Amino acid sequence: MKTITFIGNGNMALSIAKGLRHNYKIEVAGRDIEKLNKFESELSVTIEKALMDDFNIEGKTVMFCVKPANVEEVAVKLKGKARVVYSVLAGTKVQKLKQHLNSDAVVRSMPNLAASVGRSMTTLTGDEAFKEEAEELLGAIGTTLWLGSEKELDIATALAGSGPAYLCLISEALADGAVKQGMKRADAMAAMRGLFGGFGELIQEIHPAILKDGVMSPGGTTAAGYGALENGNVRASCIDAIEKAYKKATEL
Ligand SMILES: NC(=O)C1=CN([C@@H]2O[C@H](COP(=O)(O)OP(=O)(O)OC[C@H]3O[C@@H](n4cnc5c(N)ncnc54)[C@H](OP(=O)(O)O)[C@@H]3O)[C@@H](O)[C@H]2O)C=CC1
Ligand SMILES: O=C(O)[C@@H]1CCC=N1
Repeated sequence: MKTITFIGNGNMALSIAKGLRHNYKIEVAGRDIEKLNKFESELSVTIEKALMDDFNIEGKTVMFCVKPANVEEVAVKLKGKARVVYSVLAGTKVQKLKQHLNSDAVVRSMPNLAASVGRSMTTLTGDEAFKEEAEELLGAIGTTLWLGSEKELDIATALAGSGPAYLCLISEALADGAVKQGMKRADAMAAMRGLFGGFGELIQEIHPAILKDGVMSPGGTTAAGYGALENGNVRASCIDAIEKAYKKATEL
């Protein structure tokens, strides 16, 4: 069994490790042994645990899972040259990763929150020689899409990486609206969850404009509600959200 070495033991590392645990040996380097023990018990398989100080990555396949602001601080603790580094860090460029981490190759990946249920939409870019391996590894937590440039990965970060938070805002607001009209909170939440469950399947097959036309009856409820969303500039706000999040990715 091949070993995958995680640097960082946070949420994203745990989600990816859960996808890989039955087909790979898992090694994790962190800065707190208690957190490493917790990681192991949540993973329910035996893992190699190590503290980061002086941790040797020589020849290893590394899954780099710390925050973008901690690259330098973590990198100076590591020694040796990795075979390949897979980074999940938002916005952090291949050039910066190569500058601080000693590795023969670097692949950037951008998973999303649904990694925790094995349904991540993960975009990838970087060293083409590792495309197949990257798709196999990150494929363990959902769907992958290889992109041709870091610019596109940063845009995809704004869309699919941050996207769950935007959909949370919309889902919570829609349920709040139903409560405002007199629906019980628990019923409003159940109806909202059912909506997203069915919609999640439909949108895989059908263009959103066609779906919308299929829902909207002349002079009906959907047209009334949809008009309110247009008056609230929801479409422009979504386009603006992607612009702002992409810009932030270029600044991290
Ligand atoms: N959350 C999400 O939806 C997504 C996140 N990402 C990316 O994943 C990466 C990790 O995010 P996530 O797992 O959510 O974050 P977490 O906060 O859960 O995990 C961050 C990890 O980094 C470690 N760490 C932080 N600072 C240091 C330091 N100075 N020295 C050593 N270790 C450090 C933390 O250690 P400790 O536990 O000891 O604090 C922890 O193990 C980020 O770069 C983010 O951009 C990408 C896509 C989606
Ligand atoms: O908000 C962030 O910066 C990270 C990247 C995508 C999702 N979370």
